[in-house]
Amino acid sequence: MPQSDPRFFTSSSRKHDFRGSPGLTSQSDISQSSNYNKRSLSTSGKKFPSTKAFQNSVRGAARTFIMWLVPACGKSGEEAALHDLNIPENDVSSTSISRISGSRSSPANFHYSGPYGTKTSYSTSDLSQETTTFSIAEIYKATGNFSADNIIGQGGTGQVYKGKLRDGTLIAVKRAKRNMSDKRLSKEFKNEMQTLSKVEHLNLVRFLGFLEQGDERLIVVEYVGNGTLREHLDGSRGNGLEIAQRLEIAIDVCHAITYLHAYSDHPIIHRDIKASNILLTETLRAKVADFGFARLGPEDPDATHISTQIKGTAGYVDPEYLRTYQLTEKSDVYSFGVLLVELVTGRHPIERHRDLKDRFTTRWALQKFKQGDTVLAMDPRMRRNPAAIMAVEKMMALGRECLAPTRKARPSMKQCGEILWRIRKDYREMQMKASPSPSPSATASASASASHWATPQQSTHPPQSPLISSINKKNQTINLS
Ligand SMILES: Nc1ncnc2c1ncn2[C@@H]1O[C@H](COP(=O)(O)OP(=O)(O)OP(=O)(O)O)[C@@H](O)[C@H]1O
Repeated sequence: MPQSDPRFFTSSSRKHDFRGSPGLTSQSDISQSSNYNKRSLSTSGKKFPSTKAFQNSVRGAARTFIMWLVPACGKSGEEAALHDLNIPENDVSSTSISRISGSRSSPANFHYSGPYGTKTSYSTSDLSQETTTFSIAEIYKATGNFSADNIIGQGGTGQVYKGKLRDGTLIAVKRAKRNMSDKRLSKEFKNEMQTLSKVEHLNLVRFLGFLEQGDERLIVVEYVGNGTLREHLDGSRGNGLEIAQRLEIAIDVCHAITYLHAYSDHPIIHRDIKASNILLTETLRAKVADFGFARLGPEDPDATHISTQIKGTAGYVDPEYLRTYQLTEKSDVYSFGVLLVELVTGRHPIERHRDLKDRFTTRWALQKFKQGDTVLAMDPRMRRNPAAIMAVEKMMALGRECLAPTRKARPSMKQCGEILWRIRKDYREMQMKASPSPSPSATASASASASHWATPQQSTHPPQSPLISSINKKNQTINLS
């Protein structure tokens, strides 16, 4: 957590305003893409409970003091099979919400959309899934009675604790500030519960359960133990990130946001994509966290935007959204552009201690890019070689596209993913040519990475996006005000 919270809010909320949009990508367009990692998108088409059902379930959970938690350990074979079968739906019982992933003891039947859209219902016992029911007492036990020693983070809405369940599974418990009188914070906390309950993706922090009882409100998610991306970029954690690792992280985050925009049941705009909200695993896999500001996109597929009060973090907020209060998925694309520049330069979006001309990192870095001096903007902690410099230049070029002042000129997240895959492919090819017999450690890391990305890599590589080829012809100015 940053020490001072640079997030800001405006009170100039406007009425929701949905208008016709040719800009939004249709679900069917996206699902036709053969390039995407089908495994990690296996929840597309899932039907989660409506907000009302969800709220009822929250109330129910409060009555019974029961949490339903998904086993937080790795996916079982059955669970993986469910994913592959696209079995996402789970009825909400009157007293709880339980995630589809593993519910041996769940009393509810659940439904799934089969590969061809067939709706079938199974009882959980048929599928022998595992769900464990936890009491609040167990969460107290897991966190050592919310001991100060177990605090791992301090967020705007409360503290985050590390916990260990009976079976050894590590969890992170976000505990809302008690007597949360601030309606905004309370809403943010509820919002996070609701959004997390609707999504499931390898690159999103995994929701395990929640509890609301009196003034005790808890969200339980998987523990992601290797700190935030920001900590790694700052050098306060890890051994420094090389370009290949930064590229993988960018791809992970891109996949997560693409899923939110296009593959979740209803488009979701995260609104707070930033390096301190990206958690890293021990193997440097990225998981997007913090859904406090997330917004459902418009119900109407023809709508262009939602008009809403501004939320986000200074330095990451889409200038068009700031100006017009109109929120679209492209606001996340803008923040992703800032993140790309952060990954390449290692700098914070706003470097308060620097001279004014260098203070706004995107402006400073894109100026270097425009002058053909991208290498001067490259994080000095990264190793320089032709492949790394090529990757940095292309990431910066993509960053510039994402940072276009108007949303129309920005790529979609899906296009960003295609470009990033291409950059990764080119990087690997250059690396291979430069050193055909890699060191054992490089081989290990390349094969770990290759196995992880087997699906997208083995699929047909997307054609080079026109974005990349047109990138140098453009001369956009970035409005950072
Ligand atoms: N699942 C997790 N695993 C490990 N650490 C976590 C996890 N979730 C959160 N943390 C830690 O807790 C910190 C605060 O979490 P988070 O940002 O979600 O809280 P928040 O109240 O939403 O904060 P913010 O004010 O930024 O919105 C994170 O920066 C991270 O260090």
